[in-house]
This record gives sequence, structure tokens and C-alpha cells, in this order.
Amino acid sequence: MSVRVGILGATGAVGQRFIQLLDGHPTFELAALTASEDSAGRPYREAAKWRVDSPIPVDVAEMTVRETTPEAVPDDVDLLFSSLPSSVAVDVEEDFARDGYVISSNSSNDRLAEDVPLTIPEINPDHLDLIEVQRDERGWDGALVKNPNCSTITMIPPLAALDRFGIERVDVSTLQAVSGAGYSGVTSMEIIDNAIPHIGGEEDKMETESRKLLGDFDGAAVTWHDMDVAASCNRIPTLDGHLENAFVDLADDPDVDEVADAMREFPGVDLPSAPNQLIHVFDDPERPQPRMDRMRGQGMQICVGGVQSTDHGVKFNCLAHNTVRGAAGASVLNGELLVENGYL
Ligand SMILES: NC(=O)C1=CN([C@@H]2O[C@H](COP(=O)(O)OP(=O)(O)OC[C@H]3O[C@@H](n4cnc5c(N)ncnc54)[C@H](OP(=O)(O)O)[C@@H]3O)[C@@H](O)[C@H]2O)C=CC1
Ligand SMILES: N[C@@H](CC(=O)OP(=O)(O)O)C(=O)O
Repeated sequence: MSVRVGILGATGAVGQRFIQLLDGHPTFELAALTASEDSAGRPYREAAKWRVDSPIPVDVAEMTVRETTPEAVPDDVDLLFSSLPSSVAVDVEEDFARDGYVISSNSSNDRLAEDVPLTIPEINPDHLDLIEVQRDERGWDGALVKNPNCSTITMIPPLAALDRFGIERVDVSTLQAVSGAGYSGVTSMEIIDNAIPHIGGEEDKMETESRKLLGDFDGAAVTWHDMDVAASCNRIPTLDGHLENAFVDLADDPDVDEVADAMREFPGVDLPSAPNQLIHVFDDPERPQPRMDRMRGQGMQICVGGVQSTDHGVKFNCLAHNTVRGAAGASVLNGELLVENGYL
């Protein structure tokens, strides 16, 4: 089966990752690229300042960038990946869904909307069926599906593995790469020889999205997990890969080996972009490290290390590639789940 796909916001940092990940994809055939009015009408190679660590695919380089409107995208495109600024996406994504397109979006708008699935295929694939509720309520033929924030997605797989021991509270502190802010988000003068102990909106996203992701879906609505989550977010001068230190209070008292085994054995999914093993647990206390470990599982694996018991539960470190597993890769995986579950 081949599905014709497009990318909204294709010239940006995440849009370029989409192009890289879709090159040679077994199911998805890239058929449309959109961006702002400044880029529309230009060949992609001219409109995009290409910065990904592999060449622009030859056929993509010559594609003409389109306007980001439903009229500008061919009708035979079934699935759109969205990496628009959220201020733009909030209206535009709804226009496309109303027009019949299915959208797998990485932008932060609407992630907490009651009828919008916020999905990680290995964690809560059942939440995808919120699409039925969404279509009933909004009268759409299309659909809007979201993946979480990059810092949130990094800690969720290990937390999902721990939930069998009864998570009561999570305290997490992040060390986030500069690519998370986009290419012009943090200047070199701000970040070299430095760390910035604030990332606007990020703590709130981690504290809320995590509870929706680990919540229960009863076929009509998601009841959020009742754990307390407190996050502290920091920017550091790594290029890619968010590292996080998590402290988790548990109802039960598992030993370190039980915790590590629960993470190692946490099941993956059989989708083209999914890693064979979702969580890699290091015994070496100096791992994971961003530069060494962010590309494990082609950037889609979650790395964990430093698992230790505490008075109230466990602590560990976790790492994921923020623009692959944390952004474009997460949307592509959701697209694969949409195909698998018959939504396309
Ligand atoms: N960078 C990262 O690691 C992560 C980013 N995200 C989220 O993904 C989204 C994209 O981020 P990123 O790729 O870094 O952003 P960029 O600024 O690099 O790219 C934005 C894209 O949107 C297009 N665009 C901007 N304004 C408009 C408009 N008015 N109409 C149509 N298209 C427009 C741009 O086109 P043009 O080139 O023509 O201006 C470009 O293609 C954001 O919502 C961000 O929060 C999420 C997780 C990680
Ligand atoms: N805020 C993230 C990147 C991002 O854009 O997240 P979101 O997808 O929630 O907008 C970072 O700075 O690393």
C-alpha cells in the first residue's frame, strides 16, 4: 500500500527532518511541500536553508513549494505531516481537517483538547480512536492527531514501564539541546559557555501532556493519570538530544533490577519507523550521553541510565533525539499507526 503524503512547514528545522525520514519510506510517498508565502512558488532547494546531516533527496530539491492552504494541496494527498509554528497551525490544521485531510501534527496547539488524540504508538495507541469522537463533534471527514512535546516524549516510555509499581509523583529536570529552539531560537552569544534555566511554556507542557498520555481512554474521553508532575527545564549547548533527570515516587517498593527489567522488557510496536526495542537501559552510570546515544535506534530509541532506588521510589536519567523521536519521527510513527488502524 502506498499513501501520498505532504508536509506543512516543510522548509523549517522539523520539516527538513520529515523529508529525511520520509526518503525511501516503505509506505509514504512525498507529494506536496508547503511553507509561508515567502517560500511558495520556489523550488524547495532555494526556499529551504538545508541543514540536516544528509543531502536533500534529488527529487525533493526540485519540488515546488506550495502555499499552506487546502486549495494548494492536491486532493489525492491523504495524509499531512505538520511542523508549522503553533500560532499558525491552530487555524490552518483545522482548515485542512475540515477539508478532509488527516493530519499528524507535531505543533503544540490542541494537544490537550479533549477530542484530539495525543499519541505515542508504543504507549497509548488506543487513544487514536478519539478520532471517532472528534469526527462526531466537529463534523470533519479528516482528522487531527498530535504527538507530544519533545521533553515529554523522552520521559514517558520509562514512566509507562514504571506505572505497574504505581506512580504517585514525578520530579524531572531537563538539559535540552539548542535545536529544540529552532535554528534562530537561541543565539551563539547566549548559549556558548552557558546554560539557561528557563524554556518558555516547556514545564507546563511536561506537567500536563504526560498525564494525558498515561491516562485511560474509555471510548469517549481520556481520564488523565492522577500523578503529580513537577518539571524544571534548562537549555544547554548540545546540538541535538534532550537529557533528563527524573525522580519518581512509587506506591510499591521495587528493587533496581525489577525497575530496569520492566523498562528493558517494555513492548515495542511493529511499525516501519519503530525501534526493535523501545527502551535501552545502560548499566554504565555515565550513560546515556547526548552525543553518543541520541542516534540509537535511528534516533527513535529512548535511552535510560543511572537507575537507583530512593526513599520513595526510583531515580533515573533518560535521553531521546529531540527532532527525531521528539518531533518528526514521532509524527511519522503516528502516521504509520493511522494507516495500521485503518484511518487512511
Ligand atoms: N525544533 C524542534 O526540535 C522542535 C520543534 N517543534 C515544533 O515544531 C514546529 C516547527 O518548528 P521548527 O521546524 O523548529 O520551526 P521553523 O521556524 O524552523 O519552521 C517553521 C515552518 O513553518 C513555515 N511557516 C512559518 N510561518 C508560516 C505561515 N504563516 N504560513 C505557512 N507556513 C509558515 C515556515 O516556512 P518559511 O520557511 O517559508 O518561513 C517553515 O517551513 C513548531 O510548532 C515547534 O514548536 C517541536 C518539537 C521539537
Ligand atoms: N520547546 C522544545 C521544542 C518545541 O518546540 O516543543 P513543542 O513541540 O512543544 O512546541 C524545546 O525547546 O526543546
